[in-house]
Amino acid sequence: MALVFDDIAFRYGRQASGFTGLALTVDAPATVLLGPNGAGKSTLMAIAASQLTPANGSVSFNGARPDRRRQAAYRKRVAWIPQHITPVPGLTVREQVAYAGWLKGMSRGAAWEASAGAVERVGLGKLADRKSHQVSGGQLRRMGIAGALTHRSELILMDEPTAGLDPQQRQMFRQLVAELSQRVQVLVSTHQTEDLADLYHQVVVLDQGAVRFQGSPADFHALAPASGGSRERAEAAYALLVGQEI
Ligand SMILES: Nc1ncnc2c1ncn2[C@@H]1O[C@H](COP(=O)(O)OP(=O)(O)OP(=O)(O)O)[C@@H](O)[C@H]1O
Repeated sequence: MALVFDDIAFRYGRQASGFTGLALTVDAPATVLLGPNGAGKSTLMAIAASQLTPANGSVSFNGARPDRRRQAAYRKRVAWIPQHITPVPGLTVREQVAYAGWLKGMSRGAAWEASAGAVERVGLGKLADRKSHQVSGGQLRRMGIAGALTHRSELILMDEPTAGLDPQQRQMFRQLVAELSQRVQVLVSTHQTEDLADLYHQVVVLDQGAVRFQGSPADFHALAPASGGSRERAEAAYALLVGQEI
């Protein structure tokens, strides 16, 4: 399974920088996208999700492109979990998860049925009947993932899923990503370099709209001097590539 960015050009309005001729293939079960603030991570995720359209070039998932007539089909396969998930007023967690499935074309019954297992898989079983506006930011993001599982996405894009989470919730996310990547492809953007090797098969470093590195966690760590633990080496490698600490 491969997400392919081919010769992408994109900029916001009259912004001076942006993507020019960006080429990237993401084909590992779990890939982490690293980069400093403003590197373009969210923009790249939004292009992959077909929320933004590049001025030039194309994105495809397993050969399928989100052209106008095929956009709905593409979005069924590729789910996007943005940084901020908006609770739908009045809906419970499970109802909002089922609603996500219905929005992607499932029947109400099928979406409701599938939502039960999806809510359990992300660890929200006990909160299934709580109103979605009454759960935390981390729980909302897990609810978003449950929606993607309900309509059986093949690729889940998670934009900074651990931002603002406490260490316990971050750990829960790591477990979730590890489980998910056994069944679906996962692309995660994050500032956290901790234990990349345990979780991800591929590391991509983006800076100023350009790919600075793509390779295995071992190759990434090998960029740094061979001292310290994997976290220190990841931070050193990152600093070498983009000239700053995360
Ligand atoms: N809607 C927008 N309109 C204009 N410029 C934007 C918009 N969104 C982002 N940008 C600019 O585009 C560049 C890339 O932003 P993007 O949000 O993709 O970066 P990022 O790597 O996700 O950053 P962060 O880690 O801070 O979320 C930045 O210079 C940003 O200021």
